Amino acid sequence: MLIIGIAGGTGSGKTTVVNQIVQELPEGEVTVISQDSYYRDNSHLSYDERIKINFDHPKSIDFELLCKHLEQLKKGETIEQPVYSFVKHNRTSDKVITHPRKVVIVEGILILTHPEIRQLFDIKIFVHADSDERLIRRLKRDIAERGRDLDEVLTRYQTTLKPMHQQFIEPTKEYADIIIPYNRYNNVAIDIVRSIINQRLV
Ligand SMILES: Nc1ncnc2c1ncn2[C@@H]1O[C@H](COP(=O)(O)OP(=O)(O)O)[C@@H](O)[C@H]1O
Ligand SMILES: Nc1ccn([C@@H]2O[C@H](COP(=O)(O)O)[C@@H](O)[C@H]2O)c(=O)n1
Repeated sequence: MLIIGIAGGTGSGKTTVVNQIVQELPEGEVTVISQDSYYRDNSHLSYDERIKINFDHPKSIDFELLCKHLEQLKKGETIEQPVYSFVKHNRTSDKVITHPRKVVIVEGILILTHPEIRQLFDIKIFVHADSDERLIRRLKRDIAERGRDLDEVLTRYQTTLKPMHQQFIEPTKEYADIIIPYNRYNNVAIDIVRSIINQRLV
């Protein structure tokens, strides 16, 4: 099994990169795990309490469960991935049955901050886009897809996204084997990653 970790700031294009990589790989050979699915279960908190959580701090992620699941997949076991709702700011009661595959891609803003999880990755990738580009993309995406408004995204950006990015996410670039510049769509970089994966699949 090949486990690839793809980190990068919010809006850098991680999900887009993963989708591009997966698109042309043989179906049934690859599985994708998003760090977002592993936000902690906060059912004990009210909605008003949950919206105050700093979702860009490593403590917000259930890394213990993510680590356990990756180790299970590595051993050839099937896992039940949690499902997260950005609208409810909480896990739902659903689960996604995930089988081990030849390639497992894990993507998320904070995945390279965790030493044990870093060790599980065969290839570590960091997707880079400038902060103004990321903010613009985040604004458009969160308003279109995650039920946010302009003021909410901008306030969160100033209070948590920017400081957490500087403190926790940007420093993990040093762990990356490959840094993908993604201020624009970068098909050359995607082709390189795909060919590395294809070599392992034969
Ligand atoms: N290179 C790019 N140029 C313009 N828009 C992009 C680019 N990459 C991603 N996007 C858009 O920006 C938004 C955030 O991208 P996404 O892949 O979800 O980022 P991330 O997963 O890193 O938060 C999405 O709406 C996506 O379509
Ligand atoms: N309830 C939540 C939980 C997380 N977020 C934000 O999601 C971002 C990470 O996801 P990306 O797809 O952008 O990598 C992170 O920056 C959190 O602030 C949220 O808005 N609401």
